[in-house]
Amino acid sequence: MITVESLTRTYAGAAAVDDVSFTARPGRVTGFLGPNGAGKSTTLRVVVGLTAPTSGSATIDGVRFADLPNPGREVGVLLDASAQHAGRTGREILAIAAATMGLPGSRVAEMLELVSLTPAEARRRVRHYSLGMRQRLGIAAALLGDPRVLILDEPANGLDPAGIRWMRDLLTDFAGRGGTVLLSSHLLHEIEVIADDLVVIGGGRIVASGAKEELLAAAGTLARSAAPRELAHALELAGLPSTLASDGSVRTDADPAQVGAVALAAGIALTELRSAEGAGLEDMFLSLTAATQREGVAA
Ligand SMILES: Nc1ncnc2c1ncn2[C@@H]1O[C@H](COP(=O)(O)OP(=O)(O)OP(=O)(O)O)[C@@H](O)[C@H]1O
Repeated sequence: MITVESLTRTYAGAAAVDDVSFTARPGRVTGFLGPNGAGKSTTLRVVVGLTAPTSGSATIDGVRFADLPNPGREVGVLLDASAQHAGRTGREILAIAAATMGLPGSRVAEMLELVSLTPAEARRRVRHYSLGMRQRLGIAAALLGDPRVLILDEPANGLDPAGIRWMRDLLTDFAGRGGTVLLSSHLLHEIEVIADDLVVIGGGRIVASGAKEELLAAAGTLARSAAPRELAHALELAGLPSTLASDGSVRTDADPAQVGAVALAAGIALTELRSAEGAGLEDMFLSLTAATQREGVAA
């Protein structure tokens, strides 16, 4: 289990991560989402000991990453696939990591096969790898020590469609065998398909966390009208706060019957009125992070 408790990290007085707490549990895939600059990478870097927290803590089964005796055997990490030594071959990178962890050399070939890097590709220097090949090599390195926890920043980055599906199956299988997976991604469809739990961060703070099903079910009501601003205003006057998305939809925690009654009383014709359940992760993500979106997609 990964436990992040009251984690704060500031840079020059500004909080990149602000009092963040969540857990990623064994047997579950936890998706970590947020807009650009929300604090995902900073959080993951603190979890794996690359960045020191300003306050708070991050532990893996109660132990700080830096205090794990043989971290690669316990936690597989892929934060930046381009951080590998560009002058080494893929096979060398894995062989060095295997030796450091005290693993037999045979493990290298097993991992290369698992991530579908051919022997010829494994002999090439990493500087000549495509992004997707680097990503596959990074996943091989993360899995090398047969860890029980995986921490991945944008693992699907650069993978082709078949590669994305392969990654999805691999992570689902890993969690199915009792492993803990924490992954960040901007690919909401991927997260929607793969994650059991979600942690959503915006502006350095957690804006939602919990089981995916529950979060998506609690998404409230979605209404559309030719006059969305008037609808949002009428809802506000009725004491029902709402958010207005750039696609013209109005979302509120109130139930559909209340929204319909307000619209009727205000003389506003609705073109759509339904429970937002099933509206999907993208809608939920955009409305939860509206205040911290650069594009102001939801005002
Ligand atoms: N080393 C650093 N020095 C100064 N500021 C930093 C540093 N690292 C991160 N930040 C700032 O912290 C904030 C959070 O950045 P972070 O990389 O954690 O976001 P992110 O959610 O991973 O974003 P993205 O989706 O764009 O990858 C940003 O405002 C960023 O500029």
